[in-house]
Amino acid sequence: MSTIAAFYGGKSILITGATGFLGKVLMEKLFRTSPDLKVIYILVRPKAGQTLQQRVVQILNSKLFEKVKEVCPNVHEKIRAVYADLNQNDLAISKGDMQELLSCTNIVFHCAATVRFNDHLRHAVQLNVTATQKLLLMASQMPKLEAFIHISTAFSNCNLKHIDEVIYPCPVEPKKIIDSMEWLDDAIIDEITPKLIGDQPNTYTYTKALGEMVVHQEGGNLNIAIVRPSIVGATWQEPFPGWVDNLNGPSGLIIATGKGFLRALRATPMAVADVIPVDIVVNLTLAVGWYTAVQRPKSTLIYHCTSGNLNPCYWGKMGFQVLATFEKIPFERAFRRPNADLTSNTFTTQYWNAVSHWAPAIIYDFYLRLTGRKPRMTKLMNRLLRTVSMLEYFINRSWEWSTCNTEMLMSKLSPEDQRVFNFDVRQLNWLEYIENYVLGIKKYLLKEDMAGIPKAKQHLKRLRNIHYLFNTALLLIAWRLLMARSQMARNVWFFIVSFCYKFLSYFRAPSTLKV
Ligand SMILES: CCCCCCCCCCCCCCCCCCCCCCCC(=O)SCCNC(=O)CCNC(=O)[C@H](O)C(C)(C)COP(=O)(O)OP(=O)(O)OC[C@H]1O[C@@H](n2cnc3c(N)ncnc32)[C@H](O)[C@@H]1OP(=O)(O)O
Ligand SMILES: NC(=O)C1=CN([C@@H]2O[C@H](COP(=O)(O)OP(=O)(O)OC[C@H]3O[C@@H](n4cnc5c(N)ncnc54)[C@H](OP(=O)(O)O)[C@@H]3O)[C@@H](O)[C@H]2O)C=CC1
Repeated sequence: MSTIAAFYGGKSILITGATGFLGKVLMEKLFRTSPDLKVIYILVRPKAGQTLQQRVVQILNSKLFEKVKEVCPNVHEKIRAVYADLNQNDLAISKGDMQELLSCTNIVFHCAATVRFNDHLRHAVQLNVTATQKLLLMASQMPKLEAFIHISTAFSNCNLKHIDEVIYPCPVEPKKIIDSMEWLDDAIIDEITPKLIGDQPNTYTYTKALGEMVVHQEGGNLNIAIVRPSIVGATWQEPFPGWVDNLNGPSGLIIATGKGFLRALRATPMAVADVIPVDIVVNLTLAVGWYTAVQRPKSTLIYHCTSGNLNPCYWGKMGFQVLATFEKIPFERAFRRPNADLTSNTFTTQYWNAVSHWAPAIIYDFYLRLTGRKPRMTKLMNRLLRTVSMLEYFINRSWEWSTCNTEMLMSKLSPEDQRVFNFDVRQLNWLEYIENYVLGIKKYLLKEDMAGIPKAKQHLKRLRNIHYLFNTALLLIAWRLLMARSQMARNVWFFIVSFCYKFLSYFRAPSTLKV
């Protein structure tokens, strides 16, 4: 029997961000391995016209939860959705709900965050810093609390090259930032944002660093740990390989490449692609929850959940494998054949942008106009390239994360726990993982049927023929124009033709002799 699974039995667990990518996998694993847990409270807001209950039902009815329903048939009775909005000052939790949460919770997993790089600083501070502060305050009033696990990101200090499992000081105190967000107006915040974030690339990493500092300063006597994952990708093994349900991290760009929109990327092929499967993050998080509650370390331990130092993969290798997978498992209705160049040179990137992105988009929009339809490709390309520019920072650098605490924790696990809560990234085979990732994107994100693969391959063949035809036509036009305008081009052409003629006559002579 797994010690960690047994630990969560009978527990009341509070999860924020349970409707997000990581939160869903965390909940799934908890129910699957500890079906006898008492209750999982999830803080949820209504969204996209769905009530809390409808959101829960949608999650439980998804493929991700199929195994859970077998091992824990009464799972719906064990999830208690609590209305909350972490953007509100009081988190918008009702008094009755608050009372129950305070008196019953044993473990808190704080996953909620805004992960958008371009979020307004006020909003990012509200969610990633102030809400964390409020949750810590709540946690300090929970008499039965055993551990508070805060999910941060390995990139919260990405302005450094080597990052240890420690909290680094922030140039401006989080409390001052929180206060100033309350009275500064949006225009002023916009103006000071670049100065505040300094050498951080965006408001996301900046506010996640502030969030960690808040945990450090206001955690008080709580039993706290911080987990810092790098780029969270599709599931590796559990509950099944390749599950993913959003465009974050590499997923969006893999789609854009597979659909033939993205044909070049400013990326450093030899930079480490520090992707980490979501099930590894979840296994480590649950092990950390157990260890923090049972061992009660004297200080707040930080755990890096990264792949680079133990089993590195590089963006070049990843890109190559993604493209190889498209040969076997193409996406449907591609705009162009998937084929992408990774280049770290800005000039080359601009050239490829003009030739591979803008030119086809403009030509296609011209064709749409001619056929009486609304042009849309240049607009789409504009958005895609803006998105790519926001991600470029992370695909042109490498970081070194020390993983001493994570390795220490692995050594504390029994062989059974190491199997059930496996977070040993050294066992991951990247080629297999990437193939399953692409397949997962096709099945679970794009919801494409595998039966459509022959048709998709046929479509790609057609696109290849159009491509060859187009290039030949372009070459002929260029040749014709050149011949008409330049004596030099004509001389070169006559030289080539007479050379070929002589070459052929030379070969014809001996064959005539034989006869
Ligand atoms: C041999 C060589 C071959 C080469 C082959 C190449 C193959 C390519 C495969 C390799 C891919 C490599 C990709 C690397 C990507 C690396 C990402 C690094 C991430 C670092 C993580 C830091 C750690 C974290 O903690 S971050 C948590 C995760 N957060 C994110 O990933 C970002 C979240 N998204 C955002 O911040 C925003 O959405 C943003 C800034 C991307 C765009 O914002 P904007 O306001 O402009 O628009 P939106 O309305 O949000 O979206 C517009 C449009 O874009 C779609 N979209 C959103 N996110 C992504 C995405 N990540 N990739 C692609 N597309 C995205 C979104 O759905 C919208 O589409 P619509 O159609 O308009 O709805
Ligand atoms: N994805 C990644 O690559 C990485 C993620 N992380 C960290 O992991 C954690 C989870 O990320 P991930 O699951 O990918 O992110 P998602 O964007 O998928 O999920 C975010 C979650 O936060 C919730 N949330 C956002 N705003 C509010 C609000 N105002 N009130 C209540 N809940 C809210 C969302 O709820 P709703 O569904 O209602 O929007 C959702 O459940 C974050 O802390 C992130 O920083 C760290 C490294 C990498």
